Order: sequence, then structure tokens, then C-alpha cells
Amino acid sequence: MATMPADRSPDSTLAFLRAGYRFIGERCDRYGSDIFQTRILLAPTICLRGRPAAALFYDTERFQRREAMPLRVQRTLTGRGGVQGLDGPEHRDRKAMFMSIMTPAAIRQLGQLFDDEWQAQVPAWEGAGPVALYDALGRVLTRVVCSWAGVPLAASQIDRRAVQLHAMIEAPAMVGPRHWRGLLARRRAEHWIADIIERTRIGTLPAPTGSALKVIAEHRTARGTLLPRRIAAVELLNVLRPVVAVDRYMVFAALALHDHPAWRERVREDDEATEQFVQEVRRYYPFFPAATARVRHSFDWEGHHFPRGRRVLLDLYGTNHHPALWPEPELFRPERFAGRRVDPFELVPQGGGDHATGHRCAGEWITIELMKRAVTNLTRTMRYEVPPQNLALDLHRMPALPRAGLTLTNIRRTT
Ligand code: HEM
Repeated sequence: MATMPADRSPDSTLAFLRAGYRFIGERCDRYGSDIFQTRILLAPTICLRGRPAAALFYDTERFQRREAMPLRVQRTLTGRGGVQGLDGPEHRDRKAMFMSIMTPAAIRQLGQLFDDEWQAQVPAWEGAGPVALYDALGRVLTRVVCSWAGVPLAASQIDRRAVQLHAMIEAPAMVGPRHWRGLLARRRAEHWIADIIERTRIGTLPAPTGSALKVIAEHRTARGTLLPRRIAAVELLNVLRPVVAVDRYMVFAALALHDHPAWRERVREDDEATEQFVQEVRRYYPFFPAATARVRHSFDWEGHHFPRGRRVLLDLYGTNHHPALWPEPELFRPERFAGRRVDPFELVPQGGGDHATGHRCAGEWITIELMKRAVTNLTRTMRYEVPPQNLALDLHRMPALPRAGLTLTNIRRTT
């Protein structure tokens, strides 16, 4: 049996929080190995990166999600009892519920609502002075996703709900007030959505056919029962929250347009270039650092032993920056996607493997669609300036974002 390189420190949780996105990758480089052991949250943990590791990690015979996700992530980002922590038939059933919402027509409809809302906001942005893109898009996406999902949202509530949804995304790796804000935001949001589920079920709130609200409120498990109200709320929030989170990728796209003006010209005229650009934004910029699972039954892989119950982290950021997959990974080069067929374990910002049978992100197609539309809106329908500001991305901070959320000035409609 090969010896797995191991961190010497008794616990690396703080080192992980301090190093951020490069925690696993830096150690892999240091050990000359894409696998090593460490202790995180006092528990022995195997860290992996790269394509073969991703193919292993998404083998549901070998790994399970039950009790894999740290509690602090469940209490803020994902909620408890949702699809992320299910295995086997129960996972497949719940995942099918999500995938039934993601039809091409529904995704197009969401995209159209997003374009309409963006265009409706431009006059306000034109007159507003500096616009913080992250905050502005957070509000746009909150309004759009609620309308698309069948969730009623008064205009006066948009800011409050956008702040709540952002707080849940920002909290898991934070300590102190930012983490507490996430805890509180989740509690309030679950309460809000559980009430809406209840009103739908008793018939006082009609839900449009095919909407996420209707599908989730009426979903029946294999035993023929409705989901408990709180779990249904967690699952509906598993649609609302991540759609709003696409605003981070939109900010990264705007940052990339600013840093690579030649690409601004290319995407303005060419839809294929837009596709390559969006894929490179998803590869290059940091979002979720890693995915977590536990070993279902002991097994050996490439000479290393994986004991039953061991927590395993797959480095998503590090796999997207692995030099064996992506030559010169630290360069932003959308042309690397020209004519490239990306297999399901290479580009993993939203997980790898199969959408229906594994834990790959249910909203990947939505994400790509919304990002393309954002890039098109930024390059073809308006012009703006990016005034001097600190645009540095701090990879020690999870999740990363430019400090001011990217400020734009002198916004003008061009079409
Ligand atoms: C903002 C861009 C997004 C990123 C970076 C992202 C990333 C991820 C990641 C890393 C996972 C976990 C993969 C794993 O556990 O192995 C995941 C799962 C998931 N995502 Fe996303 N996601 C995004 C957008 C969305 C959207 C727009 C939706 C829904 C509309 C969505 C719904 C889900 C769901 C339901 C799961 C759980 C899947 C399962 O456990 O089977 N995500 N996402």
C-alpha cells in the first residue's frame, strides 16, 4: 500500500480558512501528490484533486453524502434535510424533482424574465451615479427568480430578500457576525418559504403549472407522502438562493471583460465566443472551493486505502486549475474551449459526473444561460465605465468577490 502524504499539524481547519481556495492545491504541489490526508474540524480527512480523483469522487457506490457536509454549511448555505445530503433511491427521486423544473422552455423563460428585468433597470442605473453591480444584480435576480418560481414577492420586499439570500451564500466559511447573519437569514427565509408552501397546499395561493413552487409543494416521495413543510422550504430555497448566486459569476464576467478588452469585442459579435468566455469564467474564477462526501465502504484506489466513514474533500477550484487538464491554468484564455469537448470530470465548478444520478449541480444549465445573457447585456445593450477601485480578488476569502462588488459609472443604454 502506498503511503498517503499527511499534514503534520493536529488540525488544519484554521489553515484551510486562512489559505482559502488554494489550501488543497498548495499542499498537493508541496507533496507532489493529488491526494493527501489532513484533519479538518478535528476529523481525519482525505483531500483529492484532478480528473481521476473527480471520477472517483462521483462514484456513488463508493461515496455517500449522508453526514458528510459540515453542520456550519448546512445551517447557513444548504439547509438541513435537502437533496445535497441524500443517497441512493431517495436522492434519485428528489433530484428528479429538481431536474423536472429545468426544461429548456423553463430555462428560456427564466432567461427572458432576466433580460426584461435588466432592461427595465437600465434607466434607473443611468440616473443613479455609481452602481454596485453585485448588489444591483442581486436585486434583479431575486425579483426574477421569485416570479419564475411562482413565489409572490412585493416590490417593498425585494431588498430584504436579496440581502437574506446573499447572507446565506456568504456565511459558511466566515466566523463571527457574517456567519451569524447567515444563520439568521436562513431561519427567516425558511419561515417565509414554509408559509408559502403551506398556503399553496391548502389552496389559498395558486401556483403556476410547472413552477418550482408547484412542483416542490406537490412532490410526493416514493412512499406517496408530501415532503415535510420545512424540507419543502429547504428545497425551494435550493432554487431561489443559487439563482441569485449567479450574480457572483456575472460580476466575474464583468471583471473579465474589463481585464480582457479584446474579448469584449469578440463576445459583442459572436455567440460562440460568448459560450467560450462563459465557460472560462466558470473555470477560472473561484466559487465553491470543494465538495464533501464520506466513504461508503472501505476500498483501495491507486494504492491508497479509503476507510469506511472517512470524510473526503474534492478540490473543485484546484481541479479547474490543474495543469494536467488546463495548460497555463492561471491565465484567462477562453479560446481553450474552442472545439474542446469537456468531459464531466474536467470542468467541475458545479460538481462533476451526471446531473440525474449524481450530485452534480441541478442548476448548471440555468447558470450558463443567465451568464450568457448577462455578458450579452453588458456588451451589446449598454456602455459603462469602470472607475478606479480595488478589483483584486482575495483567494484567502471564501467566497471571493472584489471588495466593492464591482462599481460601474456612466451607464448608458446603446440599443
Ligand atoms: C451560481 C452558480 C452555481 C454554482 C457555482 C453551483 C455549484 C454547485 C456545487 C459545487 C454543487 C455541489 C456538487 C456536489 O455536491 O458534488 C451544487 C449542487 C446543487 N446545485 Fe448548484 N451551483 C450554482 C447554481 C445553481 C442553480 C442556478 C441552481 C438551481 C436553480 C442550483 C441548484 C443546485 C442543487 C439543487 C444542488 C444539489 C444537487 C445534488 O445534491 O444532487 N445551483 N451546485
